[in-house]
Amino acid sequence: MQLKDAKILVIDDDADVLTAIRLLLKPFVAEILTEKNPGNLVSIISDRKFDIIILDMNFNGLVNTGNEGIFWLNKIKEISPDTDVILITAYGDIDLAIRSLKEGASDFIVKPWQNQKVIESIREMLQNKKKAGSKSLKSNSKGEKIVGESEEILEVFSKIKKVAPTDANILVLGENGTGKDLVAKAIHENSNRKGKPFVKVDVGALTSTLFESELFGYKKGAFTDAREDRKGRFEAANGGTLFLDEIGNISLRQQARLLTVLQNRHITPLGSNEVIPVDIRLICATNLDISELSDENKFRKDLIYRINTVDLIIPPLRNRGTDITLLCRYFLEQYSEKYTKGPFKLDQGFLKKLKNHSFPGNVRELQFVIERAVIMADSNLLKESDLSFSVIESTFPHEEIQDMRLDTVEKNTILKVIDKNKGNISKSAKELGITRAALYRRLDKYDL
Ligand SMILES: Nc1ncnc2c1ncn2[C@@H]1O[C@H](COP(=O)(O)OP(=O)(O)OP(=O)(O)O)[C@@H](O)[C@H]1O
Repeated sequence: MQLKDAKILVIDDDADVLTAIRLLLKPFVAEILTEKNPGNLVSIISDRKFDIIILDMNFNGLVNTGNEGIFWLNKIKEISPDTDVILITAYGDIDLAIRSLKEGASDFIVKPWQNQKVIESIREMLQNKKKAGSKSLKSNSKGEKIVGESEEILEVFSKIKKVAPTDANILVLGENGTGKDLVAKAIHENSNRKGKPFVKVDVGALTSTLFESELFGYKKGAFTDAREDRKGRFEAANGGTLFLDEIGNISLRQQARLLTVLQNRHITPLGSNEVIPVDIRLICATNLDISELSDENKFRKDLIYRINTVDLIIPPLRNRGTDITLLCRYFLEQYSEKYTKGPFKLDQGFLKKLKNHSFPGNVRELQFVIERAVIMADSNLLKESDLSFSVIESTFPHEEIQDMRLDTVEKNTILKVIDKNKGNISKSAKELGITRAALYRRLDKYDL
């Protein structure tokens, strides 16, 4: 972003400071608003979005601990986390400066300031904003985001932004752990249905009886265990988005039931005659590739057409270049905070080993590997020996992977991991970087 497009809000109880900053910045920026009373801050930023807020740290001049500034800084970050905040204080207190930066401020100005320096630091902040923005896409209001900077993932971001506002049905394709779930949430978050329900169902894990009752609901007495009426997931998602995960694993009978509902746009709960209209946006996901889905013995063509108005293919992590290191740093930050360790530095051996790994479990595997490294680290410098891919690493040497039959490698790996974990499915699934349901499906697939 450029300085001339920036919208800036300045909050200070000193009228002279407000005038000085307005005069300084007005010729360079798109808009500058000044406000004397911090009590009005919440209503101003709830209505309008600012790129930068310049905020006084000591409002009444009596208390100079900076607490008030930090209080308002936290309010800004709650309402508008993307807005950069620059704090100003008359007291060049370095502890306070560091504290405000830790609390989320982007920079700190000490009065009296040098005009040119202030303009330069705002200009630089706006340029970095663009870079940071393009490295992630918000996935939901809880702060989850899709992190990535590779061309492959930027293409996914741009497709999400394009298709999200339409009501088109979307099929998300990608290997296990590539981020299909995050992508589905991001589509909802960027759609007109944001704020309405987002309901996820792992349809691949439902038995044939559960499939109907879970999706369409039931009336009391419809079957032995139906002790009261229960809404199905279609109804729960009404007005919002229904995300059907592992769609490639449902039976032909389940496909027929689903197709009927999608065609008619209404459901009938089990044991009821009532027809309930449903208004949902459908997102489906699978780890099968499109050629496997095109096998008519396994998947109905008419259902494919219906769920796949647009398809979104998420590339495996091993094909996403520098995303591996970017995601590594992202997870390092998260887990350093969670386990109150670090901040960590990475040595060359660590990075080299990371880049040479093929990540069969994709981003989920990377996430577990980094969590494990943080938990086990003895110092703040992470070395090659801190990176352990356990059994997967020895079974998937990077250079050899193309020469091996994937099915055989996968089957053997599963066997080894289950053996190592003495038959514990949860532990094995975690180590393999897949969900328990996904592991069960593979056991079924390989007849294990
Ligand atoms: N680009 C990304 N940025 C940040 N986190 C990511 C990214 N991609 C995946 N993750 C994280 O990796 C984990 C696996 O992602 P997700 O569940 O979305 O994958 P999936 O493709 O749906 O997996 P599965 O096929 O097993 O259902 C999650 O914890 C998710 O938050």
